[in-house]
Amino acid sequence: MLKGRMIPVIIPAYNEETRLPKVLESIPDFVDEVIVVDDGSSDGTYKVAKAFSEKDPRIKAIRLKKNCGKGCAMREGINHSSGDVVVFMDADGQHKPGEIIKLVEPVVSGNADMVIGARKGDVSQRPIHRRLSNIITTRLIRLKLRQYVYDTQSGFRAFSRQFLPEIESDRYEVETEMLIKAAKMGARIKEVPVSMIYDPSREGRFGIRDVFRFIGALLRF
Ligand SMILES: Nc1nc2c(ncn2[C@@H]2O[C@H](COP(=O)(O)OP(=O)(O)O[C@H]3O[C@H](CO)[C@@H](O)[C@H](O)[C@@H]3O)[C@@H](O)[C@H]2O)c(=O)[nH]1
Repeated sequence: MLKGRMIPVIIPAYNEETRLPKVLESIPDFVDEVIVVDDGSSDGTYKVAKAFSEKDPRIKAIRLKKNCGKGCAMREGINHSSGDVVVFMDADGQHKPGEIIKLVEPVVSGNADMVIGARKGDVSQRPIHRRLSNIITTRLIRLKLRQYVYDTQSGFRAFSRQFLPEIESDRYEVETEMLIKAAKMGARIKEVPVSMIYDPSREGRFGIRDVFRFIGALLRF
């Protein structure tokens, strides 16, 4: 089924030297290209990605001198990628590389243009501002799209290249932007359940300012 389809996976990474190896070790064989965009990390993320690229020719390590944000790094990854089914995955191990196939399959078989890996893990230990902002933005996005999307913020996604929107956002609002733009482009959006490995010892960098960025993205796009 995947024969003749070029499948790149783009991984934006910021300070993930300890978590990235597990992700890169388990990339499935059918993936043609893995682009790790190290975004001005202050730890050894680039070194790790580079070491993997020397062992596995599919892996490319890109280094941005200054931290420019998740959206900005994803844009850079897209510019370096080739292939018709483009996958995005977080670098922190919250997604299972073994589940990439679940995202790719509906696109390859012509049943969807964008596939979201909908996470159903236990997030009760997440800070309240994260949970609240997620509930509010998700509801607003559903209203805007007039479509039910369960996990609007998942960073684990696949796009058919024709429906890959141009990214303008630099930070976490990128997921909202891409979802809204893809819907406007007429993409058939599908969700598939994926597992989520949530590590409460590690809360991301998402802050209150990001909540306002989400709202901005909702109004803008
Ligand atoms: N390149 C780059 N990557 C970044 C940056 N900030 C975060 N990332 C990467 O983006 C992923 C998620 O970032 P976290 O900071 O760990 O956030 P989270 O709360 O665990 O992520 C969830 O919420 C985000 C915001 O909605 C989502 O983007 C993400 O996919 C996930 O759903 C990680 O792989 C992290 O390395 C950055 O400035 N630059």
